Amino acid sequence: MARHPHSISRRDRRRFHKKHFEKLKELQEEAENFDFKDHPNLSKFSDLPLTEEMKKGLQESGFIDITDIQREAIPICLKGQDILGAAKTGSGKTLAFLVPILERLTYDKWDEMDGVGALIISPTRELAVQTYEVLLKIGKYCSLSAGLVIGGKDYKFERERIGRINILVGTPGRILQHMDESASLKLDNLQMLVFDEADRILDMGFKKTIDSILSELPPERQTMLFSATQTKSVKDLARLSLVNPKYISTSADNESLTPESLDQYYVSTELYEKVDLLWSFIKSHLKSKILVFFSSSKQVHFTYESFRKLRPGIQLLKLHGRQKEKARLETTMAFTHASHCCLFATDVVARGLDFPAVDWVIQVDCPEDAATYVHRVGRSARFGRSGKSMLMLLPSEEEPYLQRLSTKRIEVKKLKVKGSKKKSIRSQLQSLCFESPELKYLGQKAFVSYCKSIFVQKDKDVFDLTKLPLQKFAASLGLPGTPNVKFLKRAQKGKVLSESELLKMKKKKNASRKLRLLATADENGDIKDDKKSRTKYDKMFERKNQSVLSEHYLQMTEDTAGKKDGNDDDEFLTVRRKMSEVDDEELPMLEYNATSKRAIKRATSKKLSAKLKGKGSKMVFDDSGNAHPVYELQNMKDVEKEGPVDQLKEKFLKEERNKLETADVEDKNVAKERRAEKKRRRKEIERMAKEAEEDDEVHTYVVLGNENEDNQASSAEESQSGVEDDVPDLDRDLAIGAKEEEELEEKQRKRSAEDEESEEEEKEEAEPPSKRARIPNEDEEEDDVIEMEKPEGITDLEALSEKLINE
Ligand SMILES: Nc1ncnc2c1ncn2[C@@H]1O[C@H](COP(=O)(O)OP(=O)(O)OP(=O)(O)O)[C@@H](O)[C@H]1O
Repeated sequence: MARHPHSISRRDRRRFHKKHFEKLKELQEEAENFDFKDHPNLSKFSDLPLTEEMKKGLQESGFIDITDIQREAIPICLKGQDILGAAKTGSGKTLAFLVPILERLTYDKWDEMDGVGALIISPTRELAVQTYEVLLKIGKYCSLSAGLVIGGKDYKFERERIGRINILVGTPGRILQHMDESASLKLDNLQMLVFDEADRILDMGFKKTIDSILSELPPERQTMLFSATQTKSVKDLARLSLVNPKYISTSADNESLTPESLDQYYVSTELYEKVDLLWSFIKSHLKSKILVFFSSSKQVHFTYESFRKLRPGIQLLKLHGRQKEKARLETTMAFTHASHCCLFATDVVARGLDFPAVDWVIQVDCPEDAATYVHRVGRSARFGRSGKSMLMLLPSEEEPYLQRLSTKRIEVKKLKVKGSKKKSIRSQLQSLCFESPELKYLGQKAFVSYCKSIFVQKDKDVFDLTKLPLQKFAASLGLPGTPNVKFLKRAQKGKVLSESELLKMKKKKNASRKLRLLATADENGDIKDDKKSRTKYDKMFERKNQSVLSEHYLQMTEDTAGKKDGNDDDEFLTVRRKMSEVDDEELPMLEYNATSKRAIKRATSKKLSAKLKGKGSKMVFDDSGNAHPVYELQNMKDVEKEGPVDQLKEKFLKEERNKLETADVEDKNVAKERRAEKKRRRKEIERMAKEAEEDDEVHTYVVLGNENEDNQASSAEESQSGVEDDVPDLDRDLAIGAKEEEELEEKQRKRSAEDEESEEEEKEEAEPPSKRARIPNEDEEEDDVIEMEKPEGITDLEALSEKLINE
């Protein structure tokens, strides 16, 4: 029987496998004995003992030449040693750990039955996505699967697939959640653990989560730490139980941590001139790609909204941790692909993100330490490209902060801003805040947030709230007065926050609103304190600064007070019936034959018409709401006709008893239903809260390259038999099997339908059904800046969950 040209015999397959494994073994041995010092001319990836699949993946991704950190780190990582890798921003650390991960798992013939072989932990969702994308690109031809866990949008889908992942990339919170809840996640075989931006992950904010993750990982594993500002803290290293870690640093001890191709400047400016300075800078750099850092999301929000209204002539974007997942990823994409654009951001993009060709990094607020400075400016001048940075320093910050930088060998040149280039936008901001209470409110929030960011700093030589000209600063934002800063008195007394207070604040800031609410809920999901009954509307009415109300609120009050009455101010808080809501046809017809003014007056006068109508009869209402005449006494003779009185009495009592019994059963059913409903709501709230927890994460799952060795065997056979080398590509390999593909598609269809639905819901929540206030980008915000638009209280959450349940 003629054999199909593509089919191969079992013997051939075995022979191929044997050959393939022997080759892998040889490569592994070669890698274990490889020392880059013995290869002074090593300049390309192809000079390393890497598998063909790896070399092909790297080449197709455009990675030909090897960078210093890659040359030094890859051979050591391939040997399975623990490593602390430090190299400047943009020098290629990502490949330094991804290449050895793929190679080592390939040597070990890792497959889906082995569980997770490598875990990569990133501090932010954006960085995790970026790392995952590079992994997919270079691992295109490797027989491994990879997964990304950065959010809870499709947690169920994620949980179903996670058992088959070999390389897992994610953020700490989500990884821990899967460790706790996904039974199929196998980590007991873990070979490699990577902390990207290690110093950030190991700092206070992630401490508990990381400790919990570590406690469940096998101790005999390879641990790799990478960052431009590497941790050398003995405490940190002990926590990770590193074994004789190799410290690899590509810069000399006396060398700066910032790239040589970066021109670094600073300007000395008063706090109240910063907004004008930023505006003037943007206006004179309309053909640049600019990344602007602020210390809080509220400042980002205010600056974005106000500058947008002033139309600077360049695309503006904003990115901060309080935006929703989707908005964050969209902004990241938009900024990545833009050539002229200005992104206002917080430190959520300070680390690791590889935006191509950023011309300028502007730091409006002084970063908390030199490490943060290094990472922020490192978003420009990446991989040898040129770039510039500008730091705004207050006169009080100038000397001490420059000193902090110089201890890290960071030199920044002073820039003088030309007077002719300076433009003040104060009066525009003032009129914008006057016209838009919403913007004024954002401005107040931004003001307080900035003050708070200074107050919480430990380094009081640099950051001193009491030295700041707050009144002038408020005026520079267009605010009519200086907002009240609660902690100012504390600062004036020279009090600083203790470590535990700082930790508490960080935790509170990181925890989602839903989780915070849930923390006060009882076992029924009810909030214990009196906030329980306060909805977003209640909160709006309770605001102390009632003069700063949102458009939405104003519209609401307009609606209730009757819109154009001519004396809006007087009517501002008067709740009146909204006449437009009453249908004219529902109004009772006034019956009168009005020909004269007197007749009309008589007909419309309440008193007179009551007189004319005559008296009505008095009625009483029973428990069921039925009206009866006041007295219903029957004539005794009529009663006797119906039968003996005793029997009638008995009959009446029986009927009433029956009624009571029926009512009792109904009541019990209602109570039962309510309990069940409450339970359902609680479960729904818990689920939603969990999804929102720490890193609101999405998941992606994909198989890298060849699904199994049989594929390799057949592709080898095909190439031997002269058939075009049909190397499996990523798309094809996603097709794990026809059935699975169908399942996957079905899931994806469902997911996108759900996403659309939830988007609709968010819209509905954000906008009241009657009149929709136009509040800028409210659908992105979880922030209480626009609190009236979000599900904030348990009441709102319950309403939302009820909606979800009903649908
Ligand atoms: N060998 C290489 N050849 C060509 N380009 C490379 C190479 N290695 C890295 N790159 C590119 O250099 C850029 C920076 O790489 P990467 O993001 O890994 O830097 P990093 O050191 O991790 O920076 P950071 O400290 O900011 O996280 C990326 O655009 C990447 O594609």
